[in-house]
Amino acid sequence: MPDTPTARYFLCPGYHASAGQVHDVIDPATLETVGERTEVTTEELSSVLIRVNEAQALWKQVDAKSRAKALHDLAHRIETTDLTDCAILMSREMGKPYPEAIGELQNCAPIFRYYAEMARDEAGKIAGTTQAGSFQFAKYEPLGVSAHIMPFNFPVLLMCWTVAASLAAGNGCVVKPAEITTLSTLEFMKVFAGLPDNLMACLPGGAKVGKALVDSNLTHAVAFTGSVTVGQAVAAAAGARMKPAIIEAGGSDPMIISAHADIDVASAGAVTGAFHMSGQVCTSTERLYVVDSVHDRFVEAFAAETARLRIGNGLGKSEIGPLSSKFARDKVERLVTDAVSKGADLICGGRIPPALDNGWFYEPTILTNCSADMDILNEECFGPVAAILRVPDFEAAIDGANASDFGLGACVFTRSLEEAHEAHERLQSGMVWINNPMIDNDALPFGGWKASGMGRELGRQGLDAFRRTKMVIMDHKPVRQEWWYPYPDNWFLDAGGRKLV
Ligand SMILES: NC(=O)c1ccc[n+]([C@@H]2O[C@H](COP(=O)([O-])OP(=O)(O)OC[C@H]3O[C@@H](n4cnc5c(N)ncnc54)[C@H](O)[C@@H]3O)[C@@H](O)[C@H]2O)c1
Ligand SMILES: C[N+](C)(C)CC=O
Repeated sequence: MPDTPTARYFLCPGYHASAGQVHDVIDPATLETVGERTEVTTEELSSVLIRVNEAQALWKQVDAKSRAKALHDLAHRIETTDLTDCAILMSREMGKPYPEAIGELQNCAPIFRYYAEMARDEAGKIAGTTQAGSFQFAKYEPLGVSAHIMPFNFPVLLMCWTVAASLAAGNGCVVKPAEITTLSTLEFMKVFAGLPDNLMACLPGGAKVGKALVDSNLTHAVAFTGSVTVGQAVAAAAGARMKPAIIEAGGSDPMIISAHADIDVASAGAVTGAFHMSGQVCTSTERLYVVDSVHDRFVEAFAAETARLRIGNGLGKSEIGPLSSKFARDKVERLVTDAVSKGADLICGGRIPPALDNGWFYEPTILTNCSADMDILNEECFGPVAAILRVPDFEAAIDGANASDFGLGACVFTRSLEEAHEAHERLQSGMVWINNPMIDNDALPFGGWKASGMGRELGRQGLDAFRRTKMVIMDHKPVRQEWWYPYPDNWFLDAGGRKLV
């Protein structure tokens, strides 16, 4: 068990907060105090941003090969540092089962290696054309300092996704963790200690600090991940300053179970989709459209798979930890109550587990007979609830899946090639999974349509988000420019529109 963490914030190579509001961090499984977190003051925030800008001015001049080496070294530090304390803190702060916290940390190093190589490869490339006597090209330049405003659910991995790309592009980075996961983020920060001094900072705080980072003239790009409402506010504030912003917002992902699905595979996939991390994954399955002919068979298999899940403290033997806060659990309870009051049938769950009423737990819940008028079909639930709708056929399932303001991911279970292609052509979402939900790939763009966000993380687009292009036209020899003036006389008209000559 890590020492009880104390209030501090981190600026490479090690800089601790002198002042600021202090808050208790509460374990959602036990309601015990895990430690304290400090909010940076406005003065500290400005002073840190000045330092990161100064460090970035040097970093952007580092050649691509050396920059790539620094990122590979960082990946090596992640691979060889004992991050057990970080995983334990993550589990205690937000309830994530410990094995999943370890899994999250293990996925961080590869992203630094991926962007180290991509940025190095691109350094030798020129976009554009060359013409005789004139060298015409576009080049990439870093943006400056990027602000990374993070959610609680994958506090370290999602930070690495955008920090790796931003550092590779030549920027400095300032991370603002979610309030709930401040301590695990700070614990992870030690892996950045090998980077140039002050290039990377972590500034804990809440909405006030996040807003200050977006508004500051000392930040030049924003990577936000979080809810739709906050994402809209961040996008508006960044837009008002013409500051590039990636917005990765919430979702309400649909899953379609076709008449051609392998029901055994689909039921296991639905358990992962709906209940992994207690339904607190951005791409959690929330709405299931099940074709009539397989509906009852699927519901039975899905309920049987769900019964295997163990609920409890993330540091014990459990697959289902608590929700992150009372606020989150209250929302889940409200959505389930609303659905049942409008005619949904409770197949399992739908309550606080009686033996675990001293934390923010909620049982994995399956609802059938759901309909579009229920709040759970129209809001992000972000809890362990699967809302099932019976549909006559595959077409109706796609229509239902698309009838949402959200468009993050969508999953389809089918063994029909025709249906698989129809699904990826028609589904209105940034990601489509066929027979395998919630998979991501460092090399492929991640992000949502509609209210679920704008911009992309990962892949080449994830790097482009942190750099700007500059067109350069460079003639070999100085040439006096006379191709347009003075105009020839026969180009002029009189006031009546007649040729003068
Ligand atoms: N699309 C994705 O890739 C993705 C990934 C993970 C989580 N999410 C979404 O994140 C949400 C859960 O995370 P959360 O509860 O931490 O989200 P949240 O929106 O409550 O908070 C996200 C971050 O924004 C900060 N913040 C709050 N108000 C702000 C303001 N006015 N200006 C700037 N920053 C502000 C918070 O302090 C926090 O760091 C869910 O909706 C989930 O779907 C999306
Ligand atoms: C994409 N993923 C699963 C890592 C994080 C979404 O919340």
